[in-house]
Amino acid sequence: MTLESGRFDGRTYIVTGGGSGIGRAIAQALADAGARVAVAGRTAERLDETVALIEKAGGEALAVPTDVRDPEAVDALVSAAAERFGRLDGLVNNAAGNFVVPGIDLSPGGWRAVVDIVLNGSYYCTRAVARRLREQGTGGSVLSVIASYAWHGHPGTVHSAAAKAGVLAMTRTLAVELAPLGIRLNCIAPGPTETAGAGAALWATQEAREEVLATVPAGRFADPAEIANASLFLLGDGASYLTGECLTVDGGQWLGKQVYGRTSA
Ligand SMILES: CCCCCCCCC/C=C/C(=O)SCCNC(=O)CCNC(=O)[C@H](O)C(C)(C)COP(=O)(O)OP(=O)(O)OC[C@H]1O[C@@H](n2cnc3c(N)ncnc32)[C@H](O)[C@@H]1OP(=O)(O)O
Ligand SMILES: NC(=O)C1=CN([C@@H]2O[C@H](COP(=O)(O)OP(=O)(O)OC[C@H]3O[C@@H](n4cnc5c(N)ncnc54)[C@H](OP(=O)(O)O)[C@@H]3O)[C@@H](O)[C@H]2O)C=CC1
Repeated sequence: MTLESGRFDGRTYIVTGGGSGIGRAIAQALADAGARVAVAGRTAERLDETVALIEKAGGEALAVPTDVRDPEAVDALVSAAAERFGRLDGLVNNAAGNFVVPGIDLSPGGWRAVVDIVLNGSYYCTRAVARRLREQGTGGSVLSVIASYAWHGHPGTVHSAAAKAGVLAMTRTLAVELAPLGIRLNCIAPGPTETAGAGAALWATQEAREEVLATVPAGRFADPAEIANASLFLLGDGASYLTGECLTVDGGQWLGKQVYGRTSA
């Protein structure tokens, strides 16, 4: 699949959760397209691995260990990226936490952990980057990684579904507020994607994996590179008039959920 995303030469992006899975794939794709990338997450070693992969491929990257639940740490992340690379052009809100639990049994601490990472973290990062872009007077773009259960819900993931729905509402609200500054905000909703993090959190057994797979009309999990490719389209100049939207990249998963769970005729 190739979408028109343009080059990103000389631009700088922050990718949260850039030390693994989809975030790493987006960071690598941005760097391959010429961008400088600051990757943020809690685990320094994973971020360092992403930086090493990017540098090995001839790109430029910076690891900034950050917990997105801490607004001061987020402000420091934005300053560190802008200081190292001279400017900022955008953000990918990709950091997340998830686990499957019946909503009725979820503890307040479990609810808070996921909502703090996904919704509050995305807000802190978006606010800090938008302020920097306003200061620069340059415009830019923000992409948030959500999931289709933001609008259809999903048993076992009330914390994540509610938080992702919040991120979608935040995106639509700020897309209008920030359009006059030339700042675009969009979401991407990947379907089941082959990553170690999601595998451990959501389909840890072969049985659970097969159950998920049976819901995907395309008959396979996504490769993180497929999500990264579509992400670059949304971040780049090919999407210059596109804001407040969500692009679903899920092999037909959410449309295909019909009576009897059939995914084919
Ligand atoms: C099916 C869909 C297909 C659908 C498939 C398609 C759609 C998929 C969409 C989305 C996919 C993803 O997001 S995949 C992303 C997956 N990646 C990750 O989850 C990586 C990061 N995860 C984490 O860091 C952790 O899992 C997480 C718990 C969220 C945060 O870690 P912390 O160290 O901050 O938190 P902890 O101190 O361990 O725990 C905080 C509280 O959460 C509770 N808690 C922790 N794990 C728990 C668990 N398994 N069950 C109950 N409760 C739990 C603890 O008891 C604490 O509550 P108290 O005891 O009350 O204090
Ligand atoms: N894989 C899938 O099937 C799907 C994934 N998604 C979304 O895609 C995104 C990436 O998920 P995926 O790559 O699969 O999973 P990963 O577990 O690999 O990615 C989650 C990342 O978030 C980071 N993170 C977690 N908590 C924090 C925190 N408090 N502060 C900073 N970083 C944090 C983790 O790093 P660390 O632990 O080191 O902090 C990790 O790098 C998420 O938003 C997820 O909800 C959406 C739909 C489907």
